[in-house]
Amino acid sequence: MEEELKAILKEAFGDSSSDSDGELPEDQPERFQVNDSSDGMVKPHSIFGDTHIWEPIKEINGLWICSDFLSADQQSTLLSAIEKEGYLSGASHNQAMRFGDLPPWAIELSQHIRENVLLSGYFSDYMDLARRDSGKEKCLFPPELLWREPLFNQLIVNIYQPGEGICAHVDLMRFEDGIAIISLESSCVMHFSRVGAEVSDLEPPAKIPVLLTPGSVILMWGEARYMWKHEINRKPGFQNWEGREIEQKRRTSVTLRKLCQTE
Ligand SMILES: O=C(O)CCC(=O)C(=O)O
Ligand SMILES: [Fe+2]
Repeated sequence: MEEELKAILKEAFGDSSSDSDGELPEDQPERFQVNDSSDGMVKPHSIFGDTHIWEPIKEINGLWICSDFLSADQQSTLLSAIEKEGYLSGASHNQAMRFGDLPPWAIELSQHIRENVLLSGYFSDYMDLARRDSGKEKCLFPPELLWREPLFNQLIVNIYQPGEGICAHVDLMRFEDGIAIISLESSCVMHFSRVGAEVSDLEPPAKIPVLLTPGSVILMWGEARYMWKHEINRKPGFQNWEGREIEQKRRTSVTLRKLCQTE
């Protein structure tokens, strides 16, 4: 596995990240050296000056958010591309699905996700975790998911009017691990609760709130994808962040997933 990763690194970034004796070099190029801060954030040091920051949701392994994933311009471009598709026109349409060949904007979005994960320098991070043989579940996105082809082949666009949300659920098993959700137009709080917590506890299950701002993306894999439910409750009183109730507006989200292969 380590060899395979190094080969990928070499191909993507040239020779500097590989060495001859099978060990990872201690002095990797600066742009790969990340995640040494105590807050656990992954800060890219790209030569292109990228500012994307991936933050882990500490309570939930496999759940990461990049709040500045899309600029304001990119968000409007994406929204108009979605609108142009036409499949969301008409008041009754609040959800559209695509399987297989994704529209160009969704392919671009997938590529943007892959690039951003790569730019985070997560490889050195992953190798570090792998070398210590502990805590791989703490990595941003495992290489076997990041390099699968295609990264995603199913998409859902959801449009929520104020008051509308989505009940607590684990995404269907017909989808592989590794799911991305992009938020557009307005913020909401998504709550995560452990699968089974509702029956095993006398107390109401603890819910971990995550603020999804417009232009953000979350990645869910492993425990976050299989052991936690996610929900958006937009009934009055549930959308609180930092002591304030969020003003509800229309929200659009794009969920990207990969269908399990059926043979
Ligand atoms: O709209 C969202 O942010 C969540 C959508 C979702 O959970 C789903 O489509 O399975
Ligand atoms: Fe979901």
